[in-house]
Amino acid sequence: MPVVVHTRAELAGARAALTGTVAVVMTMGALHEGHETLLRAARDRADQVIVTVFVNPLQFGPNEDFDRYPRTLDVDLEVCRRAGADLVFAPSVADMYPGGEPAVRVDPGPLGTDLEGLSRPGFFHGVLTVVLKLLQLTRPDLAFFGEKDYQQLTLVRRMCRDLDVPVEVVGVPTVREPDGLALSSRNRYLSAVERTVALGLSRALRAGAEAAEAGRDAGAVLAAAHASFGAGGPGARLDYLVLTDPDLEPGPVRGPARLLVAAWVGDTRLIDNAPIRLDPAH
Ligand SMILES: Nc1ncnc2c1ncn2[C@@H]1O[C@H](COP(=O)(O)OP(=O)(O)OP(=O)(O)O)[C@@H](O)[C@H]1O
Ligand SMILES: CC(C)(CO)[C@@H](O)C(=O)[O-]
Ligand code: BAL
Repeated sequence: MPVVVHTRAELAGARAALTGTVAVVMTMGALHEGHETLLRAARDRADQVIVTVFVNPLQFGPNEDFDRYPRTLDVDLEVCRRAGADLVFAPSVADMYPGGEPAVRVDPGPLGTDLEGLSRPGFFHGVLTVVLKLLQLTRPDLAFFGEKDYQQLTLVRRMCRDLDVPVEVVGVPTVREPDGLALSSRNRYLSAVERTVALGLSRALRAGAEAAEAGRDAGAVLAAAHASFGAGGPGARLDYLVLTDPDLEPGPVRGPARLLVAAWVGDTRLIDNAPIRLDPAH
């Protein structure tokens, strides 16, 4: 079993006892195979693996699901044990924010108010603030993040580069159900009917990728993705479906690109994305 600590004082003691290279995998708990894949990737690269389990209130809007977010620490610890984690840090809100809500937060820059940031104001200020705090507390050599949350991964990389945080950020490809649905803790909110409707996201990405492989231009790729998203009938409300530069930089897209989608399925907001290779001739 990994060592489990709940306070920053306990963490400091347990961290000091770790030797060799250290990796961190940050999570909000409710662990699934996507998280487990991150843990195994970390296990492969580092001598010691720290997992953090913290539902961060700072990144939830007032009408979001902070209260109902699943909290399953006992099951999570079993997943951590199975995947070979060495240390689990599962702090309380009071321990992470002893002075209450922090007045000083990381500014994610212009990308922080686009896409996810447009629908979830303040989201990336909250994410980057807690990620930076957890990096300071765990002092890892490597930090693993899933490509499922592609904008988050991009912004964490950018924060570490722009603020000289001495850590290697490693992205891990999205783990999916056999039918294509990206694993996500929020999938457990879906009813059986909604679970089928949710396939519209990955179907759209697949259609876009196929159109790109067939040599279609960006407009046709997006049109194919839109048509496929809508083909599942009513039940999902599209938030955005965009084709962008792989670093999420503004401007024209050519060659390697990223297709990103977000949609509401009933009361549940889901996101997904996939790499796309456009014919550079377009
Ligand atoms: N399907 C997945 N494949 C790869 N990585 C994933 C997957 N799902 C989550 N992760 C990664 O696990 C880390 C912790 O994510 P988190 O605990 O928020 O899980 P989640 O499933 O994304 O939850 P939510 O449904 O709340 O968005 C993040 O780096 C996230 O990108
Ligand atoms: C990175 C993170 C753990 C910060 O709370 C969260 O946004 C997540 O689980 O992706
Ligand atoms: N999985 C990213 C964190 C969030 O959606 O709140």
